[in-house]
Amino acid sequence: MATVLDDIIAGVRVDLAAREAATPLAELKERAARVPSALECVGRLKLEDAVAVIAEVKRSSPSKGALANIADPAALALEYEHGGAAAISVLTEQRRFHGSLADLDAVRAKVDVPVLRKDFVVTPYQVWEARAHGADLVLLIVAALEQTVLESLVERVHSLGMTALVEVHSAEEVSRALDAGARVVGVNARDLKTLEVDRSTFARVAPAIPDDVVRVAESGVRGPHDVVDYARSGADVVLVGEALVTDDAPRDSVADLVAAGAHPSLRAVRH
Ligand SMILES: O=P(O)(O)OC[C@@H](O)[C@@H](O)c1c[nH]c2ccccc12
Repeated sequence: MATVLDDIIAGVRVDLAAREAATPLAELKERAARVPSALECVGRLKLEDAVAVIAEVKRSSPSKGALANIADPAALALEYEHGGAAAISVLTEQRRFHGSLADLDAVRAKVDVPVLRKDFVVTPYQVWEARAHGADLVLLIVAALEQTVLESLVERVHSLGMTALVEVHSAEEVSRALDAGARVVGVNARDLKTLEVDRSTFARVAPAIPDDVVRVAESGVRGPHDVVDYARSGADVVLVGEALVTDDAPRDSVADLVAAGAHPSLRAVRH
């Protein structure tokens, strides 16, 4: 039976074909050569004594439907940055998340921290798009990719100076991510095949991720206590969407998450 992930990717491929017809790869490559180089991300995400927060711009999701209008994604991203976000995630998928590459452009133009292209990347064309639109990080979802394809996409992301955030849901997928050369691994608490959130996924899967790899806990963060829980289970980074886009004071809320992740009581766990 087709999963939610299969359905999303089928739509992504249709939209991708239209963009490929409109913008030849050669043109993307020219644009990629003109934009500033990608920022180094690993050092900014693996902090000595704190959890880094990646704050996400997301209008809608397949699990929750409409979350927030976000008329000005760049303004929201700037609030996140001022609140202390280490990086900004921008959903660019159109059908289910109501994002776009224009959102990525707008955010890139406004913030100084690294920007993640969050989409369902299945071809090198999308990696070139990410770079041409100024992304520093690119999400790659293990469950959506055959191993040889995953390997070549990680290689392409890194060869363009960007960093792959390789998303997993299990210890087996961690091995695949590491085999493919991932330096940053995200454990998504939301299973993209069923859309169910299980916050214990991170604690279960994180021990399979070596110390020199950045460990990202994705999804399900409601507030500071979830950051503390993820940190106690070994998270270097938390990626937060819904709680921030539905908040009327996103800057303060990011600051609260950052403060929770920098609490001295977590130091013993991290060393
Ligand atoms: O809104 P949340 O529960 O804070 O989750 C954010 C992020 O982890 C989630 O948007 C996400 C994680 N992996 C993805 C892959 C595709 C689309 C979306 C996602």
